[in-house]
Amino acid sequence: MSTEPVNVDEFEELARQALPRMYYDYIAGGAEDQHTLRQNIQAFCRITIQPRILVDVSKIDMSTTILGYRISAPIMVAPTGSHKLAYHEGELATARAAAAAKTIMVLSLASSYSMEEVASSCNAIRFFQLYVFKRRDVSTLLVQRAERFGYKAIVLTADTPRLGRREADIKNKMIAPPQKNLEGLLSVKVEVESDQGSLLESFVNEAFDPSLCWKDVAWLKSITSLPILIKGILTHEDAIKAVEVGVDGIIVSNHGARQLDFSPATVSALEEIVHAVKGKVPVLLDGGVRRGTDIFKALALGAQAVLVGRPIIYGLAAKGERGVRTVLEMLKNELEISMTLSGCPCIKDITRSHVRTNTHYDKLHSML
Ligand SMILES: Cc1cc2nc3c(=O)[nH]c(=O)nc-3n(C[C@H](O)[C@H](O)[C@H](O)COP(=O)(O)O)c2cc1C
Ligand SMILES: CCCCCCC(=O)C(=O)O
Repeated sequence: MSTEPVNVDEFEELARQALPRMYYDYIAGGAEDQHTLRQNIQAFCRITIQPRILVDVSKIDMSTTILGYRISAPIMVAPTGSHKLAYHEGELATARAAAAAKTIMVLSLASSYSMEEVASSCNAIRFFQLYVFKRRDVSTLLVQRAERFGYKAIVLTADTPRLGRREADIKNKMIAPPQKNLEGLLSVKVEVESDQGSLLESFVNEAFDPSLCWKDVAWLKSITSLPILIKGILTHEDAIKAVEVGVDGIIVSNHGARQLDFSPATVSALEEIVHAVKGKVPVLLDGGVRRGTDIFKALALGAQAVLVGRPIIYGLAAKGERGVRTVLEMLKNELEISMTLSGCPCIKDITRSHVRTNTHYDKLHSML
């Protein structure tokens, strides 16, 4: 019998076995009771797919375009920090795997390798994810470096005025990993009592700017000519504001359920946001995507693409660059089979009528 993993969950198990407990807990964990963490997955399960038959599906085209960049499938790499915790080649390996999969990698500001090292390691299309520090000059420098080194968009993460309460990290006294992009700019060494919990949390709470607000998008636009996507939108109210302030794209995200517990599962929030945005800017989604069918469902509800976070790190921890390649290939293959069996040869063929959401599902249950 083959021991090769056949799905993302099996990669998670391999990663759990491979990683020190503190790192696995940091990567896999969510905030507080981890209600939203479970819901990110379960909300996908409440959606059914309504297949069409007798459609010519002899050729399936999964390719799509995001901000003008052609990618092989609507599956992007979400920004996640500190890939060296999972594998010594860290983001260099991840970026090569993203390039091989012909997709976009969003590099986290908190990457283990610097944005310059990642840029020179491969020709993947790269976006740069930004946190805004109290030291605005530091954030400005980072944006300028990203622009100079060929990053094609800035992803402003807007859901982290402070770090969510991740109880495993508090218990494990999670370290604050070295921040290559901040070398010579900001120190991650924090002054803490010896019995203090998560050191990462202490650093973030000391350095990030909790006064960041909507008017600051104008500031960001004034320091870069790159398109700006805003990450962390969960309501139609904020989606409308994002369009009003002139962002170029929205990422529906609850930060992998690591920030506010009991915030909505992302796929449950998606449709109201898509309606509010009225096609003015692309809407992407991350959170809980583990199967090709999840991707199909998100696209049917109006997302242009999804991003995957933990599955990439699980691939990296289990099998390095090859693991990330395999995870991306698996998700692409699963999406391909979902499209084939649903009668959707191209991405544009996936429509709202190809899914039913929990309303119908709950009605059915009440009849049983
Ligand atoms: C270990 C880890 C580190 C993360 N680091 C960042 C980060 O540096 N910046 C950011 O915007 N989001 C970060 N995220 C959130 C991801 O971008 C993404 O929203 C989330 O992982 C999606 O959910 P998924 O893991 O279920 O795919 C991180 C998530 C994880 C699991
Ligand atoms: C500059 C250090 C920030 C680390 C935060 C990483 C993150 O977003 C996470 O969810 O963990």
